[in-house]
Formats: sequence, structure tokens, C-alpha cells
Amino acid sequence: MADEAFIELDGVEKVFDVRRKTGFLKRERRRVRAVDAISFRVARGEMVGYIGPNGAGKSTTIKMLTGILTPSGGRLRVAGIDPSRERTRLAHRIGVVFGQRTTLWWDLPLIDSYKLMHRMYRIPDARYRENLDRLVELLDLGELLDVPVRQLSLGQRMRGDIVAALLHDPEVLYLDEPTIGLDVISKAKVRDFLRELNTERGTTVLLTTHDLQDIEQLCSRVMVIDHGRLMYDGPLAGLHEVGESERTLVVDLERELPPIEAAPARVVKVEGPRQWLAFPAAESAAVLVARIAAEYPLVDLSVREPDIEAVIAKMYAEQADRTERAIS
Ligand SMILES: Nc1ncnc2c1ncn2[C@@H]1O[C@H](COP(=O)(O)OP(=O)(O)OP(=O)(O)O)[C@@H](O)[C@H]1O
Repeated sequence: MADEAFIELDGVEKVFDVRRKTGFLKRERRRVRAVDAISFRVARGEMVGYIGPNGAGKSTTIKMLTGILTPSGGRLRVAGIDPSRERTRLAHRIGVVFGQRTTLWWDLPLIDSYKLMHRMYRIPDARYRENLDRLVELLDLGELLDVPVRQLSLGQRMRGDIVAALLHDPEVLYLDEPTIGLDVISKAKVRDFLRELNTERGTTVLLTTHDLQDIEQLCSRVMVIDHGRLMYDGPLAGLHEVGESERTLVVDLERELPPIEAAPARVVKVEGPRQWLAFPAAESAAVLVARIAAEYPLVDLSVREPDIEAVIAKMYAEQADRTERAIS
């Protein structure tokens, strides 16, 4: 069950033909390869982060997974279904939340949107009631059911959208920027809920976000896409190696001393008896600490892990560099 592929992409591509006005009567045709030969598998019950810079191809991928867009090439299956051919059948098995848009009816009270979903998805009455009660309680929406959607705060609306996406018990949930613009408390509520949904119900989750804390707190696996290509697929921790990141050793000495010499570590900052040494993340901290302890009067020390945001920014920069070099 654990490795049953629920989402399967084999060499999936999406090319857009874009026409641009370049003069009075002149138009230029340009092809945009939004998704470029992407292959991956997501097992049932996995929670995967799908990240990349603006315009990388994330939304295009999600739109193909829901059947809104048809791939230009390759093979794509969700729960064994070809999404663009059987969009309606698939709709009963998936849930989608777009952080920047709402699927709720703007002028209606929240509960009326849910009643409409009840009918649209033909959810059996008992199941609808049970799911509604559970979700409303978990997402703390009880007081807000009679409030028109346009009067809800962004965080309340987002929680409302998540309930709407889950009323029909989908097996997979696609989330596009679910915490965008939310305050710290609302973010925590949404993340706690998603974690619970994934562990308790085994719902497969594909999460697109610019907030790396979403990924750090929720996903054991992350896929990084840039210029339509999959650049990395693996555990979050592995990104550090790919991004050649550095850890920092903070050392407190007995007294002020000249910068410590302990290659490949290098001193990046000195403040009185405290020194900061950067060293490659893949190197053993224990070996470095032992070497320093043998040669210097050590009082205290701590190791700081690299900042994931910095690692990914570095990856993007390196990719952009390679692309530039390939063009010139
Ligand atoms: N309908 C469309 N017609 C033409 N080009 C499109 C269309 N949709 C997307 N694109 C282009 O495809 C590329 C990928 O866009 P996409 O929206 O998938 O990126 P994204 O990773 O979701 O970005 P963001 O983080 O900004 O939402 C971009 O260059 C975009 O301009």
C-alpha cells in the first residue's frame, strides 16, 4: 500500500503558444515550455512539497493534475485516471485549494456554499453531516458558518476553502499557496490541520508554496522545479547537499584569540572570545569540534544548521547561472 503510485507523471510537457503584439499589424508567436518532460511518482498517503520560483511551472502542473489543462506530451495518471479525459470522474476523488482564489460563493453565508457542494458532489447526507461537523470543529469555523464569505478575513476564508475541498472525502488534496498572506496563528492552524489530515486519514497531499516553513513543518519529501524542469526530488535534508550549503560552528573561547585555524572551516565572524566558523554541511561537526578542542581553550560551542531558504536561493541562482552560460 505504502508505495502504490497514486500520482504518476512520465515525461509530461505543457507548451503554450503565446502571441505577442510587436507592431501595428505585427504579431510574434512564441512557444513557452511551461512544463518540460517532468516525471515523478507520489505514493498514496505521501505529503510532498512542490516548490520553485515564480513562473517555474508549478500551477501548470497542478492544472494538468486536475484536468483543467491537457498536457502537450507525456503520460499522466491520478488514481489510474487520465485527468483531462475524465475530469468529472476525477473531481470526486480530488480536492483543490488555490490560496489566491476562492471556490466559495462570495455573497452567500459559508454554510450555503457547503450545501451547494453537498448537492454538486452528490455526497450522501450522513457522510456530509459527519464531515462537515468534523471539519468545522477541527478548523474552528463554528461561529462563522452564517457569515457571508466576503466578510471573512483571509485566514478564515482559507479555512473555509479547505473545508469545501474536503467535504467529499477526496483521496488527494492539491494545495496551491495555502498559507499565503496568513498571520502566524492562522498558519499554525492550517499546518496542524493538514498534518492531522495526512496522518489520520492518509490523504495524499501535494503542496505548492513559497513559504519554506510550510515545507519544513509538513513535508518529508520535496520536489524543486525551475524553468519547467524537475531539479531535485528527495528528502528536504538532501537539499543541503545539492545546494552545497554550510553549517556554522559557534565557539566560545576562554579569552580573545586570533581567528581559529581549522580548514576546511573558516572563521566568518569574531566578537571578543566568540568566533563563528562556516564549514561544508556534509563535513562531520564532531571531527571539527574534536580538532578545535584539542588546540584551543574551549568554554562552549553550538552548531547551527543551514537556513533552507538560503540553500534554495543558491540553487536557483546556480541554475540561472548555468542557463545564462548555455545561452551566451
Ligand atoms: N495560459 C497560459 N498561456 C501562456 N503562457 C502561460 C499560461 N499559463 C502559464 N504560462 C507560462 O508558463 C510558465 C509557467 O507558469 P506557472 O503559472 O505554471 O508558474 P508557477 O510556478 O505556478 O509560478 P508562480 O509561483 O508565479 O505562480 C510561465 O512562463 C507562464 O508565463
